[in-house]
Amino acid sequence: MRRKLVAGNWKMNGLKASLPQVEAIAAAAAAHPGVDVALGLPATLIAPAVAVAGAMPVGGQDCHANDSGAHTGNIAAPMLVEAGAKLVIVGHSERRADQGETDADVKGKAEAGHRHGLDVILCVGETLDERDAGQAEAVVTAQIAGSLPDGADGAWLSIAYEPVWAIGTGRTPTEADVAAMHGAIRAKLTDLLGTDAASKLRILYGGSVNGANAASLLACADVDGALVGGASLTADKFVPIIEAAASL
Ligand SMILES: O=C(CO)COP(=O)(O)O
Repeated sequence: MRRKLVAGNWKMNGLKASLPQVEAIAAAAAAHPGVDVALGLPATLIAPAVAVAGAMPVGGQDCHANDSGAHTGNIAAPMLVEAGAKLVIVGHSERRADQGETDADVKGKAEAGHRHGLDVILCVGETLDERDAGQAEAVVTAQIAGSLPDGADGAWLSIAYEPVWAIGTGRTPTEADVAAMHGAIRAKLTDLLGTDAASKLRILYGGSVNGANAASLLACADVDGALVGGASLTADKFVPIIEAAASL
């Protein structure tokens, strides 16, 4: 049985003034030991957040495929580890779009994270045009085939299905569409890894998750958690999502 994971992605938000939110979210995580809770934070907040997060893992939102080198402005997995990170998000659609990251880039990043002992959340998702063209499952399964790290055989890896058109828009797919896509992702993972390994990986849903819709999204077949953007920035919005996961 896979434990539910409720992960927050703060994106390019958060100064030290937000540390009390981290502390409050960590307190809620401790109060719900049946659910895994984590936060993907700006790199500058990782170390100060670790100091107030107790047992709740925090991490970064990207890492380079290499451990060091001439890559101005990038961050390497060992740097995240040294700051106290326990996880890293890779392949978010905002980075695929803004930084032009390819599936091969994302694979290298995921492998770097794992090489340094980080849990990895690997994001995939189709655009609205791709969905309207009936290509959603083909696009997402191709992203998985191209970006799945070697050695993807354990609970350290989660796949986050985040339809681009649902991110920050207040729109979500129907429960039937979520279940169908998560089923297609599980089937693809089974093809690539075999039943045993594929059954260990969590598949998260992300895109406009909030306290009101979390329970129904998290109850869909093959949904093992959520990756939450806007509603993870404050405890008053994030804790109800943790509670929804705990209630299932
Ligand atoms: O991109 C997301 C998480 O990675 C989702 O963002 P929102 O929850 O703000 O839609």
